Amino acid sequence: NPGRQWSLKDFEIGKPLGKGKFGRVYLAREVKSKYIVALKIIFKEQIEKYRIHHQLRREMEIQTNLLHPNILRLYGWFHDDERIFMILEYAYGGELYRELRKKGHFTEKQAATYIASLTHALAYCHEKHVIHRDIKPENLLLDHEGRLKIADFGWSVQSKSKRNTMCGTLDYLAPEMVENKAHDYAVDNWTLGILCYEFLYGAPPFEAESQNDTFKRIVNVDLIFPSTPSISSEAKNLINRLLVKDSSKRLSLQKIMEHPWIIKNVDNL
Ligand SMILES: COc1ccc(/C=N/Nc2[nH]nc(C)c2C(=O)Nc2cccc(NC(C)=O)c2)cc1
Repeated sequence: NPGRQWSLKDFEIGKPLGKGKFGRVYLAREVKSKYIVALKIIFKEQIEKYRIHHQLRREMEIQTNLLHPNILRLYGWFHDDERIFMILEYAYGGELYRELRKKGHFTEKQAATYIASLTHALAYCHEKHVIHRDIKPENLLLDHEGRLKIADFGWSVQSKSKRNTMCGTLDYLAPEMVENKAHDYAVDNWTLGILCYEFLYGAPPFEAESQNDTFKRIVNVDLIFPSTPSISSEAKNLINRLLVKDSSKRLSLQKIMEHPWIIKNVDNL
């Protein structure tokens, strides 16, 4: 129950699951209920050093209040003198990224299923006035049934967002973000187009040798569809209608759910 005060003695710590930028994640079990969770441990000195205090606070406030089957739960959190502990849902399958690297690319059915899950989750976020802004394969986890979970709301903002210095890859950022212009919810629609392409081809569409070349390809929407793997025209149509420079002209989340490629490839819609 979210209200109660937790502490380290409530948990048995298991194997390390992996490390993120600012902390490590461990498998853990809540002693009384035997409930399995993922415990993300972040050192306070790292928070000071990277000055991510407000971003972390925002991530926790946002993620605590989001209840959706495709969004990783943040059950609660606690801290001691030197660490902050986030009690997170455990997703057995780990990063979707690893699955994509292992398979090279997904089938159209699998890709459409992930895109539909992401679209549902983003529609939920947007109605809660949350723009994620950093949806990329590393931030997507899979549960034991292979269901997609958006994790890591580190970069998300309550709308009326202000600029953050972006670190890491530009590949998933919309033109208005890389051009440091005002941006809105539609950045997440752009990113859905990037991910759809990457799920089907195995690499994001504007990948280039240098960040500067990626930047140029993004702002020019320099979109090329390789001849292999051969992808349906419906899939290309959806990608073409999301990777649109004018953010007001990108396909809406509602229209994505009604797109022929989604209707054709996703069961139990
Ligand atoms: C290395 O092989 C792995 C296979 C599966 C996992 C499962 N992770 N599941 C999670 N549930 N809730 C959270 C939070 C996590 C999590 O952060 N996982 C995580 C963190 C950092 C790196 C990785 N790496 C991979 C490959 O999944 C996973 C983690 C590692």
